[in-house]
Amino acid sequence: MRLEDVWLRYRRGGPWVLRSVTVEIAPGEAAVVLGRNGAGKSTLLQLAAGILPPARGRVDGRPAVVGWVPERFPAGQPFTVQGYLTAAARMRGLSRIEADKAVRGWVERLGLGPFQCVRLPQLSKGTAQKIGLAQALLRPPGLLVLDEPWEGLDAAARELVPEVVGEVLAAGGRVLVSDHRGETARLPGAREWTVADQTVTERVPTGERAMVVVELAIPAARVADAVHRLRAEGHHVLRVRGHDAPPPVTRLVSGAAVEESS
Ligand SMILES: Nc1ncnc2c1ncn2[C@@H]1O[C@H](COP(=O)(O)OP(=O)(O)OP(=O)(O)O)[C@@H](O)[C@H]1O
Repeated sequence: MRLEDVWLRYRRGGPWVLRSVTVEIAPGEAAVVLGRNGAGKSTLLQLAAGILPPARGRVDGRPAVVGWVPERFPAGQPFTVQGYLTAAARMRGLSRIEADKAVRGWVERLGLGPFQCVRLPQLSKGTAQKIGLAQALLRPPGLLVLDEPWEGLDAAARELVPEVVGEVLAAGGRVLVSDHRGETARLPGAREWTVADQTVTERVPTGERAMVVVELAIPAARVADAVHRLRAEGHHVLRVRGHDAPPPVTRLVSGAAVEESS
């Protein structure tokens, strides 16, 4: 996917927020968008996600399924958690059965079970943020765009963000994530785009930052501890599978081995 000489301003005759931005992201790649407050990170993400159209330039190769996680989930809607997520899944083209399955899966994974019948305006900020994350993942996205996803999430849910990003990448998706709190260590191997002076510059990854996948066999009883320690050291645990599961397909993306879900 490529943003080609993209310009954006919020009103005709107003100041340019982004000028002549050209960036590209390939399947299986993540980019962290850095920059000071007000630099234009959210604007860039919304352009990439297709929420804002460019005033000039174009966006090529945007995947059909885009998951957009806004900085603040708009919780002022009169639906229950279950009703909202099911409607969101149906709007994304899932059948009734697929929608129920996807909603059940994300409700369970994000610990939203107790809130299924609660209406969105009654949710705490952190729980509302989880709904924002869940709705973006109901259909596996070819592009997942997360605007400051760590804001407002509790510790357990914050752990989930890099896990989910790893899964989207392993399935060949692209991920863009903005960050002004220095959480980038949680996404090793991600490209770095810095927004400043109305444009975007990329720090080219060095060989040291290139990613490889290492397969480990760990006694089942010690898996939770090992995963916890690996994550604490900044490693990216893509997934855990049982010894009788078929081995994953591995392919090369930009020189790094990436597992594909079979
Ligand atoms: N809807 C809007 N209408 C007019 N101006 C806007 C709008 N949204 C953002 N801006 C302006 O565009 C510029 C970039 O804003 P943006 O939200 O993209 O920055 P950001 O880097 O994401 O900031 P933050 O880290 O505070 O979220 C700012 O000057 C902001 O005031």
